[in-house]
Amino acid sequence: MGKRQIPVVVLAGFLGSGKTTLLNQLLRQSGGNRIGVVVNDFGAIEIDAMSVAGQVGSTVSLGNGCLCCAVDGSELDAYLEKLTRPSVGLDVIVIEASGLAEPQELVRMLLASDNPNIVYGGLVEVVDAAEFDATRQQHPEIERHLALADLVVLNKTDRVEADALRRLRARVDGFADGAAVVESTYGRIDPELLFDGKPKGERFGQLSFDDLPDEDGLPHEDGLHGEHRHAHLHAAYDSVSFASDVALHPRRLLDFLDQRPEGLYRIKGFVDFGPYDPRNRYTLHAVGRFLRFYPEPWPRDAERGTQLVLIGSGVDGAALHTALKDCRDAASQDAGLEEVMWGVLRYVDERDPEPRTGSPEPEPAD
Ligand SMILES: Nc1nc2c(ncn2[C@@H]2O[C@H](COP(=O)(O)OP(=O)(O)OP(=O)(O)O)[C@@H](O)[C@H]2O)c(=O)[nH]1
Repeated sequence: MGKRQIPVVVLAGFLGSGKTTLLNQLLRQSGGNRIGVVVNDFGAIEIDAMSVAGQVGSTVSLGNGCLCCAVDGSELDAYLEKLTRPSVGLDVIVIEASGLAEPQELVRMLLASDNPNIVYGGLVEVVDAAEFDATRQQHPEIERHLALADLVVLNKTDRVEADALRRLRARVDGFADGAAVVESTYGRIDPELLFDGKPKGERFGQLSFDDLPDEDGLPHEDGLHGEHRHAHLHAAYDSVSFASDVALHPRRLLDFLDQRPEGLYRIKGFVDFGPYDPRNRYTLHAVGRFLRFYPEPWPRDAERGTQLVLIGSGVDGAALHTALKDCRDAASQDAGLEEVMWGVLRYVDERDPEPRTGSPEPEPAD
């Protein structure tokens, strides 16, 4: 089996926007996910909620015995190294970026990190809806932060009248430049926006095309942890599951990804490119505008196939599903053409040590 990479999410937002509230909310709603949290000021984080959510306090000791520790950039790699040890078993790591000059510095450090166990999980910017104009006056850089964000949480919507909220939302959408925007009160967003959830096998079962609805039918929505969801979260986003036993054509998939709609915040899963690279499966992580493929040799007993989950707000699930179906390539007319994979390989991390197309077969293991 290849290694499992843990998404590292950067949580940013100006003073008092609701970052701590959101973190506490996530910890309470973790649904069995083990969350590592790195914050600057741990006084406000509910340690009880954290140990219930992750039970990590006893597993890794960082100075004060829990995961919330002050960090600066130079400490980050050391913390990540400890947090990503397999024995800790985290599903996601959230780093609160306040106190650091600019969230993009942290994002850059994460993207540059040579820790093979992490994958950048996106920049989440929390915005205080009631204070937006005041914040903008004091901190014009909020516009830049919004433009960089992969997910914007427009928080404290309870403090703004409906009409004003609509207008504000339109402006924030504009600044966010295509990133998904979700509205919240007290940081209540769906944890699924940040977490990868259960191991893939458990989540998907053995879905095949036969299990999926017809062209005209509705896609599977909310199929992952439906019972755990709260009614108020449903409106905020849609999720679409896609599975195929037929390999996908690399170029068609790339075209689909290049044109993915605004608001499609997250894509995760793995892709079978069939004859274009029979050895490897390609784990796919898209967060906002961030996109990476991580090739790894197919596990020996794994069934070949593609399994993807797409999450977004205000997206047309049925259209996405149809577009993915159109990426299937039963005839494989371009099979053997090496350049067909080039587009995909542009999104493979150079530091990734795993074998790719053309690399030698991994040693057979007994
Ligand atoms: N009315 C209202 N208050 C909220 C909401 N979310 C958070 N708050 C309150 O806003 C205050 C600030 O929230 P925090 O979560 O501490 O904000 P923060 O971004 O962590 O703040 P700093 O750590 O100071 O940057 C707290 O009193 C929260 O209870 C909301 O949706 N509505």
